[in-house]
Amino acid sequence: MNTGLAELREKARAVLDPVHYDYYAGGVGDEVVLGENEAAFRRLALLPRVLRGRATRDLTVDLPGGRLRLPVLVAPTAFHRLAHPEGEVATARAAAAAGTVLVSGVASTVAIGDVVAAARSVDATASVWFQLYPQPDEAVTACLVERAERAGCTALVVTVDSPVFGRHRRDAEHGFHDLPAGLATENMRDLPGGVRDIVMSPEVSWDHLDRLRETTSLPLWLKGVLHPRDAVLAVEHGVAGVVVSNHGGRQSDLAPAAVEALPAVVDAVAGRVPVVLDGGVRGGGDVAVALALGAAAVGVGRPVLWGLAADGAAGVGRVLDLLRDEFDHVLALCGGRDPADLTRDLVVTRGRGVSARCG
Ligand SMILES: Cc1cc2nc3c(=O)[nH]c(=O)nc-3n(C[C@H](O)[C@H](O)[C@H](O)COP(=O)(O)O)c2cc1C
Ligand SMILES: CC(C)CC(=O)C(=O)O
Repeated sequence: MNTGLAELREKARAVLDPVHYDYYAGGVGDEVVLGENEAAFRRLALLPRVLRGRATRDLTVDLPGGRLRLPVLVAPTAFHRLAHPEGEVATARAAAAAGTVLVSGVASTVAIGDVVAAARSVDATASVWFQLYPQPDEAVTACLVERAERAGCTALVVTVDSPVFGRHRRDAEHGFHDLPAGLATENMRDLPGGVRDIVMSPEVSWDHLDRLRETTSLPLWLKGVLHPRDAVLAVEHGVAGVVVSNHGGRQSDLAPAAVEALPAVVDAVAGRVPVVLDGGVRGGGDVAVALALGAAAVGVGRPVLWGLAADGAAGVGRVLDLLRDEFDHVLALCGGRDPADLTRDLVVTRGRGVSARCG
């Protein structure tokens, strides 16, 4: 892990209520996938290419829903006001200042309109995407989508890896089920039928996705895809992009590490839509490996929460700066001029030697 990120994590651990630290840090079950997401990156290496570099590198990536000045976006995570009193407002400001996208969660502790306003107060062109879980009551989903559109969000991220809630042992041990007094999921107010809670339903289907897509003209990303066949179905159902993710090891503890699932999804999608990866990205080298395996960008979840807890917007800014700086350095070391120079032939598995057929 990048040492700066490790320091921020330790600062976050020191300042956070241990119950809230464990909510952020923990995973499902025995936390096998949680560990594997990071470990899988350490099993991969990048072959440098020589004599083809450039003094300054262009890190820009264009995605449906916004331009990123670095190929790292802020993955949706719930309850930022547990980390810092400003919550998602601080995260939004930092992401906008860094020139990247905040994917703001439906389970945010600041209403989406205020999140977008915070981002735009820093950069009038900032892009904020809205993440939601498709609700079995489609009137609720439609209302959330409409709120996101009205707020000025430029894409929707539909999370589909949660047919049921993940069982987080640390939360169970602490008895952590509810937000403390004074905090609420602000997007979940005044919804049809008086609904107040996010519902996970195993009956949500591709039909729900099709109907959701009909309610909006925003680009729609599908988050939580691991099976290549689902990636193909996603493209057939008209998504603008796919996020390869195991929810940071918080849903199935039998899932593969996110980076291990990435190449097959990239191959299945075959360039028809961009693929973003999240899970276990802890340094610029991980960003480079993911891009070399075909991701257009990566998402970071927990490191942003550590930065937020440690130092509010400045801490989130530090996380994004560290990742940008380290990614740029690794790109230079690989003889890369821009992210497109990171290709799959550069990636080797440690301990297995290098194929003479590389490239
Ligand atoms: C505390 C926490 C809350 C999360 N909440 C959500 C959420 O509300 N919606 C969602 O789609 N993903 C959620 N995720 C998953 C992240 O979007 C992302 O997939 C994951 O954090 C990436 O792994 P990383 O933390 O190793 O970077 C959450 C993750 C964490 C750690
Ligand atoms: C269920 C949500 C409220 C948050 C979430 O996705 C998570 O904690 O992983």
